[in-house]
Amino acid sequence: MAMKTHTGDQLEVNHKKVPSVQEMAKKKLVRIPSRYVRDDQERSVASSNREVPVIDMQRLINSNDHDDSINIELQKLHFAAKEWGFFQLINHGVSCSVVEKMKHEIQKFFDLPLEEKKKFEILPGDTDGFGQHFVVSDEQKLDWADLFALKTAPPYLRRPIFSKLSLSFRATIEEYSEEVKELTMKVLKMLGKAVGIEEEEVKSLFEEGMQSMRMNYYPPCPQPELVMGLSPHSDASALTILLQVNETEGLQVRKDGIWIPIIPLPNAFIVNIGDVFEIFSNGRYRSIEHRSVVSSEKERISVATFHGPRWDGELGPANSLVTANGQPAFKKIGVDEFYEGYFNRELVGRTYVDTMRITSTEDDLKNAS
Ligand SMILES: O=C(O)CCC(=O)C(=O)O
Ligand SMILES: [Fe+2]
Repeated sequence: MAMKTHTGDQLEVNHKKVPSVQEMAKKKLVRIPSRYVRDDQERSVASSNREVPVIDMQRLINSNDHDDSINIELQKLHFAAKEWGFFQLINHGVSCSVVEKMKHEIQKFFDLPLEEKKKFEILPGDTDGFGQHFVVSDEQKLDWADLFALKTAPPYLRRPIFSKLSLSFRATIEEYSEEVKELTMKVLKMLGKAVGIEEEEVKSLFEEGMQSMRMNYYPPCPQPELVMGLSPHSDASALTILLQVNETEGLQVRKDGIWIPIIPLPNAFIVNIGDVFEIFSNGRYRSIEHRSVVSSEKERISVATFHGPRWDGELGPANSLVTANGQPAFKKIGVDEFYEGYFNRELVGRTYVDTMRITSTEDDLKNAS
């Protein structure tokens, strides 16, 4: 069945017209348009109660202060990063009031009429703004979601869209951005410590690192079992801090080939290792595939805060690891080049990080020279 959409409901992404899914969902369709039907997706999920590890930030910091030789929480973090690439972080120290304000402002933004949100539409060649990402052809399947993406730090990376936001939204994003950045740096240093990377090296690549946010809005869908809220992917960040904005669940991570739903703990963040940290850790820590599914009744909202390396940096396995462990498993690449490659493709699992891998043939050539 061909979908008839009023052109006013269309968003422009990379010179292509795509509908606002939120507006489409309001039309109470009986059958969803074929561009959203994902018969390529494995639907079964783990029935056992396997759960991602839970890390207590307070314990991690306290035991670090005492410099315990057997730091239990650090060992838990190492296990989580190596085996899962995902964990829930409790006692994270980001103030409750900022988190609540952020939730409120995001909900308010998506509740705006479409004409208002269109003022923030993503411009061609950009990734900041309201719309969708990773649309590269008129034929590809689309996700059942709209998003609002912003580069938040360092401030020179902010796009003009940022200053068009309401004062209260801007102030809240700034507060949240700062607190989350502080937390992210603490976690990155701990991960470095757990895997054997010197703190100075972590600081020099990430202290001035890029932070961006992706607010995801997944409307209810009359046929949720046919669509994907967000296609399976790994994040291009070093570390992602995900906040579940409302009650509806939907995040799943792929562990040993099986999709496992994540049930967010109250007042926790869901944290994951991204491609950049997989490369930086020389493959010791893994950036794991995840996706989100949608509900038939309720909307779902989340916000992912991505922390990456500095824009003018060079990305590759940490020197402290390569000198201690031998061969680098990934190439070195300019950070700008790495991100340009990421956004100019369809979102398909972990394939991007694998293009950075040094293959055995390249290895042989290097050894021979
Ligand atoms: O909505 C979610 O739970 C996942 C979001 C996500 O993976 C992302 O924005 O990269
Ligand atoms: Fe993600």
